[in-house]
Amino acid sequence: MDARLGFTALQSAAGHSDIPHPEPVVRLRDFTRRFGPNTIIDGLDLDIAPGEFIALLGRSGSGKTTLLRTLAGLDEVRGQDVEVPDSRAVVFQDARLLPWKPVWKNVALGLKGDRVRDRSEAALKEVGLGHRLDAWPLTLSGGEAQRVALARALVREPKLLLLDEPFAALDALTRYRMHDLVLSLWRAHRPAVLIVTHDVEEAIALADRVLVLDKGRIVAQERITVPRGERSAISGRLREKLLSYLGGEDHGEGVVPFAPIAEAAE
Ligand SMILES: Nc1ncnc2c1ncn2[C@@H]1O[C@H](COP(=O)(O)OP(=O)(O)OP(=O)(O)O)[C@@H](O)[C@H]1O
Repeated sequence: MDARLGFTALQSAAGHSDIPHPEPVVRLRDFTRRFGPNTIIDGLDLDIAPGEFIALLGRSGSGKTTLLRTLAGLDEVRGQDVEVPDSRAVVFQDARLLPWKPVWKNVALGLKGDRVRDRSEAALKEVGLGHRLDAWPLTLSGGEAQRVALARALVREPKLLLLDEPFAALDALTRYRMHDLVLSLWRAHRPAVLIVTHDVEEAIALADRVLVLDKGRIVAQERITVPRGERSAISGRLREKLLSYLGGEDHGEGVVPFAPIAEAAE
């Protein structure tokens, strides 16, 4: 543990079972996913607390998308100990908008009731697109399209928001703006969030807890308690540490299979 830097390895926090924990919104126990002879997710345990913001880092092929698809209910989990909320939404790297429907109808897709247009409009205003309600998706920039995808996810008030490399295709400036937007939406709605990313800086900027996945196992976790506005001060050291885990070293005994859930940091 390095208190000065404000982050702790979870193994140091794991013993304090007298602290009451809220019911997790996600709970996986010994979750394994195989494709043919290949074990892609290998006996994974994971709890996600309500409102917690988790970043999932891992090299290509480590199983990140497979795990996200499981949490999204898009993959086979029969016979496995997997609990996820019904109320969940996913944003992918490409916004996946229907080009023949105007923006507000993309957000409203699948909503029921008489206030559908109002709800869609409110969500689009929240992501800064109140002026593009009737625009066609193909006229949007990449950043705008991802804003629509976020509005479409949030209008459903999900308990679990899954983000699969949502900003990877955006330029750096737009990406930073999207980080601010995601954090403000998260503060306003408080879903639990799991973001899959290759970008260590993104993980540090956004998350309460960073998980590193390697060959289908969580090989490291860091809880970040430093307020988000002050994270540039810690990002150098923490980046090096997370990169060392991504480098595929054998971490032996320090590895913690799952973390006790805890209150999310502001
Ligand atoms: N439907 C499938 N059938 C067979 N193999 C699969 C299937 N889906 C994923 N895999 C394999 O599982 C492994 C992990 O894939 P996954 O997409 O979860 O990795 P990832 O960490 O998200 O990678 P990336 O960062 O490149 O997206 C890969 O070797 C992939 O080929």
